[in-house]
Order: sequence, then structure tokens, then C-alpha cells
Amino acid sequence: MSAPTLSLPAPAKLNLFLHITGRRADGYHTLQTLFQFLDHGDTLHFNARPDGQITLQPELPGVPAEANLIVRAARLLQQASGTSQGADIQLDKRLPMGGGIGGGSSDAATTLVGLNHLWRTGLSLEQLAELGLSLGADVPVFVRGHAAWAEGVGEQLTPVTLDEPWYLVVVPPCQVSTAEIFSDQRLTRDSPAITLAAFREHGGRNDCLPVVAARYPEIRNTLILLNKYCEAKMTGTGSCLFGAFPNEREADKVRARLPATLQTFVAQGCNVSPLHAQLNKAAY
Ligand SMILES: C[C@@](CO)(OP(=O)(O)O)[C@H](O)COP(=O)(O)OP(=O)(O)OC[C@H]1O[C@@H](n2ccc(N)nc2=O)[C@H](O)[C@@H]1O
Ligand SMILES: Nc1ncnc2c1ncn2[C@@H]1O[C@H](COP(=O)(O)OP(=O)(O)O)[C@@H](O)[C@H]1O
Repeated sequence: MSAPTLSLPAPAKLNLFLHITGRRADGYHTLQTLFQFLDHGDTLHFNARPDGQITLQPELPGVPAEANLIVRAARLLQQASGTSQGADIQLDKRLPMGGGIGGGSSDAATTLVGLNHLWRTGLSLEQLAELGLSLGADVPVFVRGHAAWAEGVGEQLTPVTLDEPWYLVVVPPCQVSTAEIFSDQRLTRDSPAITLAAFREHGGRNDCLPVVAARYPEIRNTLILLNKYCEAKMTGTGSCLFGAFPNEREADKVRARLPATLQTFVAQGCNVSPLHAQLNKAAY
């Protein structure tokens, strides 16, 4: 009999705003942002295996298994816990890559949380979030699983409760490299720090948007198009754009008016990550 499978979601996130407040000596940027999850994402299936091997199916185009954040997360947890167990992992990829909706980071977080459960390695969420930070600045928020106000390089998290609107997400036909945007001379790095209360009252910007729009005509044009129907915003360092709607029907109406050639999806914002919602239901 084959080992039981644990299947868990790896949801997308949105950055509802993104201010770059400075640059550290190591080159990393300090920022302020608000993370909210979407009830839309990848799914990972895990089977424990006793021989310590980690396998991943299928391989993602352009990402060899050893570079995949899922395999890297699994190996990191093996090292940190000293377990002798391994895993066969299957990935149902739905999220666009390099879209600023955090698919790779979310896959890594679901792997850390899922294998910690399956292997009974007993690390706390805090320890898993710290491990995750070495894989990427966005991994900790997915490990912790609550919508959050973030500072530092995105790792100083304060859980927040936000409205949970429906979002129309548009995926422009290009990928954006985060490192490339952060190294652009034109990026402004001096936004004054604000408070959550100030954001709630006055809103915020995405400081990466002018640079992304200047570098990618496809994103600039998609932004102009989406702005005809709603207040269009960009998540992270792009490429995905989004607008908020009070209900699914309103979001679907705008989606139907966009060209069929554009990749789009509609999903609800969630303050509790679908990963944690599922684990809580199963009394994890
Ligand atoms: C800015 C955000 C907002 O969510 O952008 P998105 O990637 O989601 O679009 C993220 O925090 C990004 O996190 P993540 O995508 O995990 O970035 P990492 O792999 O840690 O970093 C990629 C590269 O971007 C630069 N980088 C990243 C984060 C940061 N606060 N300052 C930086 O200067 C560094 O050059 C780094 O080598
Ligand atoms: N499991 C994974 N899913 C997606 N991308 C991955 C994964 N593992 C490694 N990567 C690499 O990370 C890059 C950024 O991934 P992703 O998280 O999708 O984008 P973003 O950080 O813009 O939200 C990809 O272009 C890819 O090279």
C-alpha cells in the first residue's frame, strides 16, 4: 500500500501597497507593505519516503528541480531537523511565475509547513518562518499565514485584519525579475515611513510601478486598460496588476470586458491563508 498523501494549498498573495523606505548596507531594500492572501493558488501533494530522497514532479520550465524552492525548502527542513525521512512531492502549478503574487515563496512555505507535519519534526511556525527567510523575503508571511503589515525587508510582520474584497488579477504577458527592479537607478528609495492608520486613511503607492512601467510596455499598456474599469494597482515588483471589487459578480463583469487574450483570474482576499484554514480545519 502506498503512503497516505497530504495535499495542501499554496495560495497567492497581493501587496496592497509597497513603499521603499531605504537601502541597507548589504544592498537589500527596506520597505513597508501590506500582504493579503488570495483563495487561489498552487496545490502540493506530499508522500513521505523512508530513504531521505526528495523528488518533485513535474519540473517547472526553466527551473531545474535542485533550484526549485520546493526542493530547497524540503532539504533545509531535513538539515534543520536532522530527520532521515524524504518525500515525493507533486506540484499542481496554477500561479504565473515572476508575477509578484509569490507563487515560489508560497510553494516553499507550504513545503516547510506540510513536511514538518508529515515528518513530525515538531518545529514551531517561528522556526519555520526563520528557515523560510533564507529562501526568500516573502516566505515568512506564508508560513505564518495571516494578512500582515510588513517592515524591514518584509520579515517584520504584524498581523492585521483587513476587508476581504474580491480581486480581479491580470497577468501581463511578461515576467519581471525582482532583482532587476531593485537594481534600477530610477527606483526611489526614500519614501517616509507611514503607519497602518495613515495607510487606511490616505492609501499608498507601489514605488516599483514607475520603474516597471518604464521597462515593460506590456505592463504599461495593461495598466492603462485596467484603469478604465477600476483603480488598477501592481503587486510586488510586478508583473501582475489588480483591482478590488465589493463582490465576485462585479469583478467578473470587468473580467468579461477585457480582451480574451489576457490571462486573468478572480479570487477573494483572505486574512487567514487557505493553507492555515485547511490545517486548522483538520485540527493540525
Ligand atoms: C518586494 C517583494 C514584495 O513582495 O516583491 P515580489 O518578489 O513579491 O514581487 C518581495 O519582498 C521580494 O521578495 P522575494 O521575491 O522573495 O525576493 P528575494 O528572492 O528575497 O530577493 C531577490 C532580489 O531582490 C532584491 N531585494 C529583494 C527584497 C528586498 N527587500 N530588497 C532587495 O533589494 C535583492 O537583490 C535580492 O537578491
Ligand atoms: N516552486 C516555484 N514556483 C515558482 N517559481 C519558482 C519556484 N521555485 C523557484 N522558482 C523561481 O523563482 C522565480 C520567482 O518566482 P515567483 O515566486 O513565482 O515570482 P514572484 O516572486 O514575482 O512572485 C521564478 O521565476 C523561478 O525562477
